Amino acid sequence: MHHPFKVGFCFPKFLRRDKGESGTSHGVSVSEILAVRELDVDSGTKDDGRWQKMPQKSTEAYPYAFTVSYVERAWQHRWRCSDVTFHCLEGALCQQWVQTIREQLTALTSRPKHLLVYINPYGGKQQGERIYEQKVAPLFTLASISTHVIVTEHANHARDHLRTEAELKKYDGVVCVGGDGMFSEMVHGLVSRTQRDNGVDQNSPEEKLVPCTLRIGIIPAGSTDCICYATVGINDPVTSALHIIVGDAQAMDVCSVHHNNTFLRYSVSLLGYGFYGDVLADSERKRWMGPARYDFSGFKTFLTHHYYEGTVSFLPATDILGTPRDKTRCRAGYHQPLFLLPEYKGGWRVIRGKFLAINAASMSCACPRSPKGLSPAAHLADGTTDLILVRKCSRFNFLRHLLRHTSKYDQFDMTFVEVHRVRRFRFTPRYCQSDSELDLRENGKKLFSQICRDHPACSCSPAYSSWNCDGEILPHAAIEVG
Ligand SMILES: CCCCCCCCCCCCC/C=C/[C@@H](O)[C@H](COP(=O)(O)O)NC(=O)CCCCC
Ligand SMILES: Nc1ncnc2c1ncn2[C@@H]1O[C@H](COP(=O)(O)OP(=O)(O)O)[C@@H](O)[C@H]1O
Ligand SMILES: [Ca+2]
Repeated sequence: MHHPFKVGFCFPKFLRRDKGESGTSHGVSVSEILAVRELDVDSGTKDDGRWQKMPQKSTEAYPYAFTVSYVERAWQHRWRCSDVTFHCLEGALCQQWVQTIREQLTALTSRPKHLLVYINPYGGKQQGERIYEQKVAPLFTLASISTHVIVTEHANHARDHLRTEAELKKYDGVVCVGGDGMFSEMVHGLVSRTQRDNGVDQNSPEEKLVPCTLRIGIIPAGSTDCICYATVGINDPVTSALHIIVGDAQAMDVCSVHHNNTFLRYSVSLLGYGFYGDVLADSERKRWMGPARYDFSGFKTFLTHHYYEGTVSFLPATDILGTPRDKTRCRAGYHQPLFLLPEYKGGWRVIRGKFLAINAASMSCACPRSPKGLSPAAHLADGTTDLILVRKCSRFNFLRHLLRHTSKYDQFDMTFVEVHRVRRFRFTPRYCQSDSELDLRENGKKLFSQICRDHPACSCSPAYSSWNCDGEILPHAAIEVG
């Protein structure tokens, strides 16, 4: 009894036996094979030492076998590792198949062979090390990927190591085990090093960044994991590990944030002032709560209902097709191509007002709390960011707006919300922030400005919020982003 099994090509002389089934046909492309190993049928062991139970009849009739591990697409963007074992009569044929598959795998040049892994043991539910050891490391071993693992000892350990010490030539990629803050650390390390090596002055807002050549893989082990969710479609460590093994890659936009011609930070997902800045600032003081801190601080910030006055100036992205109101979604493997229009036209636009939130989403910012994200149609690598302005409105209306992030209804279709796809933007708070005020805020003190003391009717809205920059606090209110 022979059963065909396609692995980009066919296995004509083999009996397939996985989970006791036989007689089904199955197709797997070579690009989704993780590993192949020969089985020692007589001794009942595989070459990796694991036991395999085979029906007596099959082992007698088909004494040679090998196992192929491959990516199985499960539900909701989830990937799993599956095994299928083939038996045949001739040892030479069996070996030929194993060798051919190995050769095909070696020819896949986009796959990493050596990885540098950083684990944040402090993020999320503090499970980074366990997640890596139990769910990710065995898959890397299976795929013959060698790793150098560093468990970080303090904040910015990974950033500084990547920027100055790491011997990057030895690796095909770096892996981040943590949340958005950890990913941001690694982006800072790699992007800064690349700019330094290429003589780019980070302090100049006009300078174009030189792209990094090394890829960063994300194993989600944080609190929101929005960068992972928005690129992969799910925050699942096994799925992420499998994407890394098969060499998937997705470019993403990196914005630089400046204040008075001084570089502050890079951002790849959310820059949020007002609501998301305040949620983050409050939640950092409640880290002991774990990821639930965001629910607590989100509710508290919603009740405080602070608005902030200022001016937003932006350069609309008029030279692309597509708008933030499109119905398309953009993730790895689902990238809507954008076409540059021949002519660039349009100048800076200026909007003044009182805002509950100013959000700039360089990707959808989808996460388990909001599977469609802050800006569902934002593209991952088109050089633009979606600027969402939520003007002062009633608590009830703001709640309606927030809740729409969790349903099929359009969160932008509200009179107090506007959204623009932009290339650059600036925010200037109405009241200037002095250096001493900035120092105070950097030390974590909440500042109620002069204006509140002078105008009791303002219900003591503080004059400044802070920016939430990929989950890290930026105390400067006035920023320039490009
Ligand atoms: C009252 C109903 C509220 C429903 C709100 C739903 C809106 C949720 C949109 C969430 C957007 C999240 C954007 C992601 C930001 C992350 O970068 C950041 C840090 O992530 P991590 O380092 O993994 O912790 N997370 C946040 O800023 C948390 C925002 C939570 C807001 C409730
Ligand atoms: N070993 C460490 N000890 C303390 N903080 C760390 C360590 N490693 C990284 N960090 C910092 O932890 C913060 C939170 O990390 P992150 O991975 O974003 O988790 P979370 O999603 O829970 O916020 C980041 O600011 C990062 O710089
Ligand atoms: Ca974080």
